[in-house]
Amino acid sequence: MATAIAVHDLRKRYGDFEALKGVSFEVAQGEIFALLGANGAGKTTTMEILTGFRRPDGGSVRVLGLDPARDLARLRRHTGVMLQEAGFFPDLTVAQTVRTWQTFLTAPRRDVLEVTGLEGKADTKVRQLSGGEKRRLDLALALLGRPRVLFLDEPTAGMDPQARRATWNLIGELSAEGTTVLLTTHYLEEAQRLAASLAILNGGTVVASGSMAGTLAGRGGRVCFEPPDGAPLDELPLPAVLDENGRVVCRTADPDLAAQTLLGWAAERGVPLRGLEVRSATLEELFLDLAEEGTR
Ligand SMILES: Nc1ncnc2c1ncn2[C@@H]1O[C@H](COP(=O)(O)OP(=O)(O)OP(=O)(O)O)[C@@H](O)[C@H]1O
Repeated sequence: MATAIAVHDLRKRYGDFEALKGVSFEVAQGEIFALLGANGAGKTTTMEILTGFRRPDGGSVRVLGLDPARDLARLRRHTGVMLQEAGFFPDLTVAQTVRTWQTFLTAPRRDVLEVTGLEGKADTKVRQLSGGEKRRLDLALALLGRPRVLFLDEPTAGMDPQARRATWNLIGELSAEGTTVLLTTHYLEEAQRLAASLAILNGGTVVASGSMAGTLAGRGGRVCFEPPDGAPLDELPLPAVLDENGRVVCRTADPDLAAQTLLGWAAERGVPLRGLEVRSATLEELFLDLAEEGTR
């Protein structure tokens, strides 16, 4: 598949502080890609360089084959951007804001208030919108120009669960129609649900990247079950601990094999393994493991 975004050995300093220390990743056309990391990891800096708001100190970035530092005007025609702080005019209504932006475009979308669930707020002044509604307006404006690439910096921050779900559906539909989406988020469930690929940044360096499924499978997983009657944990065929709910948890590189081993052991002893659950690592587990490894 064609590459929509290519980032190679990207570097950025703020004075003496190195915010990006050689970041590389690629996003395929039509893919949803999650850029993840703790506060200060370098996500917004990367996003700002990709959208032409900041210049890098080293490395290269290409969006649809264009360099945002040199071809910004051409690139703007094909990209939609939702950064963390939107610059709205507070005294315009929602509808006036959209109309103002539409005048800059040749064939703008006309349905952005409907798709972002803001049609009921058309006559409300921007200053009176809630935080989540402002995010939705920002998303509506990012969609106006039918972008081929969408940059979304924490798109669902402050949204209620219903608005968040509606936004996930919308992002999924846009990707299905061929829009490439690069998003950052602190909601790991959101990233796991939406993104086909990811990069996790830590202190300006990529500490994990690749397809979501492959990255999670590569971290192994866990098998959980109720403690078997009368069998102490140290008699189990695999190392195990009790979690906070009193369930037995075996963390393992190959959860399917571990489950087979445990079932064989239980059958031999004639003890049932109640509530058996076999699963890959979640993104949250991967994220927390990497954060812990980073502090060692
Ligand atoms: N204009 C600036 N001047 C100096 N330091 C900056 C500037 N912008 C960002 N930084 C620093 O660079 C680092 C990366 O910041 P960045 O905003 O890219 O992180 P982030 O991953 O987006 O974090 P968050 O999740 O909090 O949004 C941080 O340590 C931040 O303090």
